[in-house]
Formats: sequence, C-alpha cells, structure tokens
Amino acid sequence: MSFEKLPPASSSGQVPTAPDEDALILADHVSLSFPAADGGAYDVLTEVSLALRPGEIVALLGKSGSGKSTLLRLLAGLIEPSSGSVHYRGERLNGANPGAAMVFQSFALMPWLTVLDNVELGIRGTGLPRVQRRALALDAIDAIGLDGFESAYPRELSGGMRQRVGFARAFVQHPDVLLMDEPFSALDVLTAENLRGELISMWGAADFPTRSICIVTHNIDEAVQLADRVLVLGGSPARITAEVPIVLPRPRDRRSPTFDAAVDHLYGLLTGREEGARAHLVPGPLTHPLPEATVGGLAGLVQIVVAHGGQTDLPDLADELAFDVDDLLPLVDAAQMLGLLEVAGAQAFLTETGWAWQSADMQASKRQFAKLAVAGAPLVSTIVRALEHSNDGALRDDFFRDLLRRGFTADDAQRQLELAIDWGRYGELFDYDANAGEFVLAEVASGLADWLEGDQPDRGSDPS
Ligand SMILES: Nc1ncnc2c1ncn2[C@@H]1O[C@H](COP(=O)(O)OP(=O)(O)OP(=O)(O)O)[C@@H](O)[C@H]1O
Repeated sequence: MSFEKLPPASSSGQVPTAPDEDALILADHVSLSFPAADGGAYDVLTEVSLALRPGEIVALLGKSGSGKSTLLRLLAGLIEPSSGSVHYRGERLNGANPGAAMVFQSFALMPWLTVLDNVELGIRGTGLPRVQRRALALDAIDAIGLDGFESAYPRELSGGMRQRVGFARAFVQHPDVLLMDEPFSALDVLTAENLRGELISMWGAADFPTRSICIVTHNIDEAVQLADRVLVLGGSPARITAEVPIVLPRPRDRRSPTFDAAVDHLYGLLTGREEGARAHLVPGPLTHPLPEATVGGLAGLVQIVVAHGGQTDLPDLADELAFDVDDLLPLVDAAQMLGLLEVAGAQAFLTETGWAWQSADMQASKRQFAKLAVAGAPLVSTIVRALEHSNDGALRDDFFRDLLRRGFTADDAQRQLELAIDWGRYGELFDYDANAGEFVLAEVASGLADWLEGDQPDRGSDPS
C-alpha cells in the first residue's frame, strides 16, 4: 500500500509530550446530554477535555454504558457536544471530522456490496476519479491481507475477515487519526489477538499514515497491550477520572510483572476509586444505580472468593474464569454495594458480612440479603419505603419508572427495575405482579419499617 512518508510512529512506549496546541484532535470541556422522557436532559458526559497527540495510541477505558462510544462519536464529529467544543488541528469541528476514520465493533459493512465496494465507500465523496478510488481500495485490501476476496460479499466472510474489511475501509482514507470503537470485541480471542498484533506492526511501520489512534475498550488487558496512555471514564455523568501512561516497550509481554502491575492499577481504578469519587453524593437510585448483577451471580462470585480463601486478585480471577472485565465488574460492584466484598487495588476480600451470608442457611441468607439490600441498594430501599407509605402496600411500576427516567434511558430504567425485582424478590422484601404492573410489599418488609426509619441503618444490626 502506498502510504505517504511520515516520521515513524512512537513504538518506544514513551508518552509523547507535545503540548495541546499540537493536538490532532482536542476536546475542550465537552459535555453531552440526551433528551430525557420527561422533557429534561439525561447527562452522559460532563466537562471532558482530552488531546490526541501525534505519535500516540490512547485507550478510552470504562465500564459498559459509561459513555465511551459517545465520546468517540463526538471526536469523530458525528454528534455535537451540548457544551464545549471539539477541534481538529486547531479548527473547531462543524460536522464530520475531516481527519478521522472510524472502525466499528459491529463492522458496519453494507451486506449488498462486495469487499471492494465496501472499502471504496470509505473514499466516496472525495472527488477522486473512479479509477483512482479503485486503485486505492485495492491497495488497502492488499495491506490488510484480503487480496483474493475483493468480489466476496460480507456474508461469505468470517468475523475476523469482516473486521479486516472495516479496517481497510478506514485505512483507504489515509486518516490522520483512527478512531476505533471496541474493534476486537466481537471477534473470538485468537482472531482478536492476531488482528491487534497486525495493527501494532502497521502502527510501528515508518510509512503508516495515521498519526494517532484512539481506541475505545472495556478490556483492561487490551488497553495495556495497545496504548501509550489510558484515559479512564467513570462517574455519572461520566468524566475522565484517571489518566495512566503505559510506559512499556513494544512488543509488550503480557507475562511481565510491569504489564501485570499496569493491569492491576487500572483494575483498581475501575473498581475502587470511582466509588471514592462518588462518595460525596448522597446515595440515591440515580447516583448509585444497581450494578448489572443478579442474586445468583452475586452468590456465585462470593462462593468463588470463598474457594480462594476469602481473598483474590480480580484480574487473575477474570483470567481464570475466562471472563471479560465487563462481566466481572458489575458483580464486584454489587458485592461492594452490599458490603459482601471490599476491594483494595485489584484485591478483593470477603468481609465478615460476606462470610456470614455465604455460610447461612437459605432462610437466614434471604433475611440477611434483605437487610443488606435495604441498607446498601438505594433503589431497593426507595421501593420498600414507597410501598410502606402507600395505602395498601402496592404501587404501579410506572411510579418508579418515571422516577428513574430522570436519570436513565427507557431501556436502562427498565433494566434497573428488573434488577430491583430480582433483589427484592430474593430478599422477600416485595413482589412484582407483571400482569398488573404492580410492586407489592411482602410481609417481611413490614418488619423492616422501624429499622428503616432509624438514622443510619447499620448493615450488621438486626431489623427486628
Ligand atoms: N442516541 C442516544 N440517545 C439516548 N441515550 C443514548 C444515546 N446514545 C447513548 N445513549 C446512552 O448514553 C450512555 C452511554 O452510552 P455509550 O454507548 O456511549 O456507553 P459505552 O461506555 O460506550 O457503553 P458500551 O461499552 O456498553 O458500548 C448509555 O446510558 C446509553 O444508553
């Protein structure tokens, strides 16, 4: 592929120190809100500032739903910030970013077009003559190892090959900046590893035209493997909560202690410190949503930690279970919310409460869970309190849905209700009548009433 000659991209792992005025893309105090159902606004990002500088790969790391893809779309100029601004080479964006090309998790190919036509789409509208567009597309196809497949249709290709087409469609634009939205997460482990390796060798080649890559990921390992700098997104609305330089030479050795230390550090930032950052907020269903964890999943996690003697290294545990960080973190968050686990750095410890819960018989375990959920899970306690104050111990689900819609999308609000129902039913706090769309107070919850009215519910105290 005929890449224009450029200074070699950084392959030393050194974080470049170019000042922000040299930034290729600059986000300046960017906030973004989506319209909420009640006519208000749902804030996704707040006051995010970042610079993508020449010679660096930056990873945007955050939990699911933290706003990573939204931030990437802002950098691409596909959506406009509600406040603040995005600049490309000093020019404020007003529409699609002319220096950026995107690679999507879903590949985003046109099923009715061949590989060649899909790749050529990347430079449609550039004004280049057809012959030249074809030649460039063929070069890009060649560079990404797809020659021979020019006339194949996406349905004839494996996932890895389809993503290669996605890469070629971006590379054919010779973009200054490559914006990648979880490009490897829909691929199987080996294919993803292979493609990551190829991306890094292209990045290290002197004639690779792209000056900076920004990759969205929820995979800590991937962030440490690829990035010169990791920006951690967290909070609600999300902001950049940490910036971690990864100063490791390439190719990076996953088994090295320094690689491990970087993974542990990021794991700690994702699991622990975010809680700290939110600690000043009065916990409520909107500020402290229920993590995506069922009671069954929680019990499983606690059992595994017990099997490890009550203490475990979370990245090791994720590896051991062949889990993605995205799978494990919500369970850990939920266990922390209920006081079953404590997390320090990347280490998780079972608390006394956790030990007691896992060794209790079924009825005692349900009673304990009820107490913990009312004390630690704001949405559960909100539902119990509201039911306690209703005339007949029953309330329409719309009441809670409307409350939640002040801070969540319709889908997320529904998911919060489903999780609360799972937790509430297990603790026999309330039941949910799906036909009537009603929450109904369970008898056991009435016993919690006095305790709930107390000043500061103590997780260990008895409600009765
Ligand atoms: N067009 C939209 N309208 C309303 N809400 C949206 C829109 N796009 C995203 N959201 C909401 O914004 C929040 C952040 O979404 P986003 O996709 O950016 O998160 P993410 O960190 O990339 O998540 P994931 O890792 O699951 O892809 C989510 O709650 C999502 O539901």
